[in-house]
Amino acid sequence: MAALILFGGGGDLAMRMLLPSLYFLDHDGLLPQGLKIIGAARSQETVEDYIAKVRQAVQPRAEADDAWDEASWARLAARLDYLAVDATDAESLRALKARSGEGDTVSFLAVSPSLYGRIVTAMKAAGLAEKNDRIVLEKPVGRDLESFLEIDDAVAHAFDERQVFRIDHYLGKETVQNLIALRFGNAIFEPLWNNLTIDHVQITVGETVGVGDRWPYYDEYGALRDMVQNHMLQLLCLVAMEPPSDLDPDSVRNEKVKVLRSLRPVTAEDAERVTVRGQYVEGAVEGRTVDSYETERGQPSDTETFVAIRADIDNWRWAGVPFFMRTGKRLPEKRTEIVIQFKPVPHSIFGHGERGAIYDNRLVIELQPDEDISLSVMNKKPGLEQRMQLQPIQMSLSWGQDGKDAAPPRRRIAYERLLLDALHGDSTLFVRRDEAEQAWKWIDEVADAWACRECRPLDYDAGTWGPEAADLLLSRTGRKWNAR
Ligand SMILES: NC(=O)C1=CN([C@@H]2O[C@H](COP(=O)(O)OP(=O)(O)OC[C@H]3O[C@@H](n4cnc5c(N)ncnc54)[C@H](OP(=O)(O)O)[C@@H]3O)[C@@H](O)[C@H]2O)C=CC1
Ligand SMILES: O=C1O[C@H](COP(=O)(O)O)[C@@H](O)[C@H](O)[C@H]1O
Repeated sequence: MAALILFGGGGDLAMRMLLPSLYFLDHDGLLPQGLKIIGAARSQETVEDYIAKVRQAVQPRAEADDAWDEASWARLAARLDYLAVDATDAESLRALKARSGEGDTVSFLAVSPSLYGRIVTAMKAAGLAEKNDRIVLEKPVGRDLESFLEIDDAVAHAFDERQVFRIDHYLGKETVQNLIALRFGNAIFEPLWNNLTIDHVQITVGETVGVGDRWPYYDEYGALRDMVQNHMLQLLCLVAMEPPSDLDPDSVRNEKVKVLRSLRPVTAEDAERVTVRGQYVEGAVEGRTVDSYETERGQPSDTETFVAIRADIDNWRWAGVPFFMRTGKRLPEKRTEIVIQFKPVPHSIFGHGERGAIYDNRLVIELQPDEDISLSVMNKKPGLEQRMQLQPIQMSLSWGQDGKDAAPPRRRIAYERLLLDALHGDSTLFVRRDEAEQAWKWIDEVADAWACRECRPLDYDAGTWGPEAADLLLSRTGRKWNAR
């Protein structure tokens, strides 16, 4: 690969995520030799100014990880270039093509998706969509199935599917990949991974941040399209998919598509029973008073900042096992986790547990704030009590927890993995067209059901776990959200 072109190379995503990731990769000697990195945006600035701006963004990030090194920076700086272009204009892109030199390119579109269609058309005309070139697309691609297809058709006109890398940065997270390792690298879990042993699954992506300045984008999308359509459904797929025959991109993605196809549609009749929409009003998060969403937005809005939803997967493995998902802004904690709740023992010889339930096991895959996989198992409480008492203990299954390797490796930015894979042409951790299509189809059904029932978001105080209805979603079925 000769050049990586960052369209929108001066924007927030590029400066906060992409360029620091490229620094770390170069620092670790992982970038291809001779690879040029070209920032491309409309602003007129010199290459020197651009490099100075990149340094300002990268250095504090690297220092925070104790990984700043002048030699690594010099190596990255030597690769950097900048060209002012209007990416929707073919003439402008011809100059960029010339600047990228001989050889194949990877173009990362870190610009508004509303420009994708025009940009790919211009790229094709400018010779940046030749058979060995690749394109990386940031989410959100579209706002519903129709707009997704419109944009994606334009992409398909310029690039073959094998050249297209649709990013879902959750797939670049270490623990998400570890989930694949856990499920398919160990024989012990597979016999348990079904409706005979698993009671239900919970997926929580809680954020303390509010929407803030992002409201022009967010108000149009809401939590359903911003988080559930992509990150949460991807996590669900990785938990629910059948074992792929190998780690080939298509083997993995074929299995994920089957899960998406098996999702039971949410109908208007079901909407109130299986979904909850919420919007934060003022409250306190991490000890600080914060405004309501509508105050940030500056006017009333029907956009949800919280979603809880029960998904049912209609196939043999998962029949009768609900997958509960919840995500929201201004929740009490930044917490991302997948909880696999196993069924209780069929009969307890120890009486009943402290929670009033018969003893059960739980596998918690924590992505944020810490990365960990832990299994709770019942254990005898030490002591000489007449009647044996049990207590749950957590067995951590993560690296660095076996006592031999005390310091875990640096926690990488998810984009490091994904940029590297795009440079190597490995699309396993990227979303295929039919996956995105199926995900949009299901999301559209939810959105239509809400529209049909005129489901307005319920208020929740900032700093709480969403509207009470989100707890009811589980408690109605005798379950509750995992608390720590
Ligand atoms: N920021 C984030 O954390 C995340 C962002 N994303 C997605 O990434 C994409 C970019 O987001 P973000 O970085 O926040 O956006 P910004 O608005 O910060 O950056 C957009 C960039 O695009 C450039 N640009 C705009 N129009 C053109 C054009 N016609 N030709 C060339 N360059 C152009 C702008 O520079 P100039 O004005 O100089 O042209 C700017 O560098 C969006 O799709 C967003 O949804 C996804 C996940 C997270
Ligand atoms: O894609 C997005 O993800 C972030 C959350 O990402 P995380 O890696 O910090 O969990 C979310 O804040 C944003 O709204 C959404 O667009």
